[in-house]
Amino acid sequence: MLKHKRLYAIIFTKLENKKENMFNKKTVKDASLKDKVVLLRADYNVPISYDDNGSAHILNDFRIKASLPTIEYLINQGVKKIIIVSHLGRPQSVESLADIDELEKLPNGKRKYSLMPVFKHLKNLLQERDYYFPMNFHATPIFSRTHYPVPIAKADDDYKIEMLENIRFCKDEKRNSLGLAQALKQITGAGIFVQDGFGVVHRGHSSTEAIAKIMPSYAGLLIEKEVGTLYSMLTTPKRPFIAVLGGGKISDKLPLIEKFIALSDKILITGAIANTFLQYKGYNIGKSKIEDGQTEIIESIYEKAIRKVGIQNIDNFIILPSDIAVKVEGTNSKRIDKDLADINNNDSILDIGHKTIRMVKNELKNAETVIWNGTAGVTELEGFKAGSAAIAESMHEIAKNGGTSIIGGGDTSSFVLNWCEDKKVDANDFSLISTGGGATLELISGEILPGLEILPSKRRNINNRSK
Ligand SMILES: Nc1ncnc2c1ncn2[C@@H]1O[C@H](COP(=O)(O)OP(=O)(O)O)[C@@H](O)[C@H]1O
Ligand SMILES: O=C(OP(=O)(O)O)[C@H](O)COP(=O)(O)O
Repeated sequence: MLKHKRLYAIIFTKLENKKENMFNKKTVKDASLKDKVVLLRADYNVPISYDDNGSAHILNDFRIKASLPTIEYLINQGVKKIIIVSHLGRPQSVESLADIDELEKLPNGKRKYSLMPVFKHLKNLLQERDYYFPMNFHATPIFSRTHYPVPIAKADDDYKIEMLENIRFCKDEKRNSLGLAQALKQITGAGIFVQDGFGVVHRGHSSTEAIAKIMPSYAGLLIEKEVGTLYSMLTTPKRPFIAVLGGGKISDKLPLIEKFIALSDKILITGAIANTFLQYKGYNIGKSKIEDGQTEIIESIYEKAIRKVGIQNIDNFIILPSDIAVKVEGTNSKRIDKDLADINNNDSILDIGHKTIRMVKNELKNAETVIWNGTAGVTELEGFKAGSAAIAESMHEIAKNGGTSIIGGGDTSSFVLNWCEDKKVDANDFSLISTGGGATLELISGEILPGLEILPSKRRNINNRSK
């Protein structure tokens, strides 16, 4: 009897833990929306390129499309107006409206990292879906202490959707300033805040955290879907579980590698992150992208990893490229594969090399669960896509064979979606292509995501709990 009781207690605790992990935030489905003005945080940080005259080209609209279900839901529930706030890239920022001319300009005189091209694209996408209501873009960025005599909600009554200019033009955004949050509330005149930018909930910024402190707040449908799916897939991942990490946000992602030591069975390091490891190991990495001041965190990663797998297995646990592909300065982005020892001072490492690609494919063949964030190379250049294409191919194979393959991040997901189109592969074959890179990694590694944490939870049914 005692044995049964103990077993029951263990099962109960496991179920309770699982329940804790499930998505429990209030969502738009819990809100009364009719005639409300909604401030919607989206993550429209899409890959974008500018041509010589400054015209912007959206390279992939995955994140814009991912926000449509929530927008459509809000419209169908009869909201009065949706005012969208987002960031784009990591632009220069200024303190106030008075300094606005200091922001970087393009050759055509337009502001670099303006959300205007995203607004036009969103308008087209909505019109393709037969939403022809008036829409407006607010070209003047919002700053703290700016006072609008009449809030947007009242001034432009005809518009159903309005988009604000890049919120990161204001220095206060990243400071998580309550002043900017209050300006957002006052200027827009919104009554409800909806957080639907999954890719940005790991940031504690004014438009992700402070704003939810001062307004009734709800999660959007994208957040509900992505967080719910990640929890259900990764509470008990099938093993071997391999994390493939790359990309360019070196200082952001290095601390996450540390978190993945306990979780995963192997960690494959690619992209510009690998450059930092190779330099730490004493290789000449020429003119490759790195970030200084990362030695301490790399040392800590190795210390922890050695504690887990032992010094003799370390290079088979944290796996670095054994060769790379470089662009030589002065050449027209031509790819040259090289061994690590042959890298010259004028070389820039822009992809993993062919030997490494074979090794990565081999490692992934045995995996049951793979999570990938950060491209293996500069996929914006044709000659340096091979490493990322090989990872996409291997992960597709894993998913087709019943394993779990999760891809996250604006650039990585966009690359994989473009790859799917080229190869005529169904993107739905992958277990999840997430809009969040850093957000996905932080969620999986158990970090607190400020933009998610701040959202109110649904009330627990106490009666059910005590049963
Ligand atoms: N070896 C490299 N050197 C410089 N940049 C790189 C390298 N490898 C990848 N990148 C860059 O990393 C970016 C993608 O990384 P990141 O932004 O971290 O991914 P995600 O947006 O998917 O989270 C791309 O712009 C790519 O050009
Ligand atoms: O692209 C994003 O994150 P990701 O590159 O980790 O997917 C988000 O828009 C967050 O952008 P940030 O990393 O500049 O805060």
